[in-house]
Amino acid sequence: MYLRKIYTLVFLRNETQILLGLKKRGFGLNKWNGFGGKVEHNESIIDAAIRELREECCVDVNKSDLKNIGHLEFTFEGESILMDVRVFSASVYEGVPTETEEMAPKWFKYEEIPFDDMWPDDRIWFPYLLKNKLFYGIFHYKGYDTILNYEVKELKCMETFYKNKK
Ligand SMILES: COc1nc(N)nc2c1ncn2[C@H]1C[C@H](O)[C@@H](COP(=O)(O)OP(=O)(O)OP(=O)(O)O)O1
Repeated sequence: MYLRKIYTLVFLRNETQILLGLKKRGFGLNKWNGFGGKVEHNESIIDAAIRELREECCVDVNKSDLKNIGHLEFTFEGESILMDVRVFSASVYEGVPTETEEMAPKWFKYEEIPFDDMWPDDRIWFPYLLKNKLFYGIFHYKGYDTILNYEVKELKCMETFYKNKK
């Protein structure tokens, strides 16, 4: 039985590029990723997504401009935590992405995404994001470099997915 912890992960995008941040400390150090973190007590998931984006790259986004595009679950051999990651995308935002103590942001063309310097799972589920398809993925890791098993599938509707999820 796992202890489920909810995280957010936000990607800013435009027609040709996606904003990634190089993690400067903590979990995922030196990897490029979206912006996000733990949902705090008494905080909604969407509020956490907005807060983490602001804290990590100084950009503000409205609730209505954040779209929930995916759901990821990560477990790690020998660990009791299940990371439940809610993935969001936005193309409307305010502010200029700026480096903070936690992240160094950079725009990447879609064909130049640095998968070699990202979490190994990203290569597997990013194709859904890039094709604007909703997705669900579950990954079981050994350490932080090896995926022991996984499943990824396209979803038709996030609301229906969460309604039917146990
Ligand atoms: C294991 O595979 C993962 N792949 C991807 N793409 N993203 C992941 C993976 N595991 C976690 N993440 C995401 C989920 C969150 O957005 C961050 C981790 O959040 P963090 O630990 O940095 O949370 P904070 O609340 O910011 O933590 P501190 O304030 O304690 O630094 O990575």
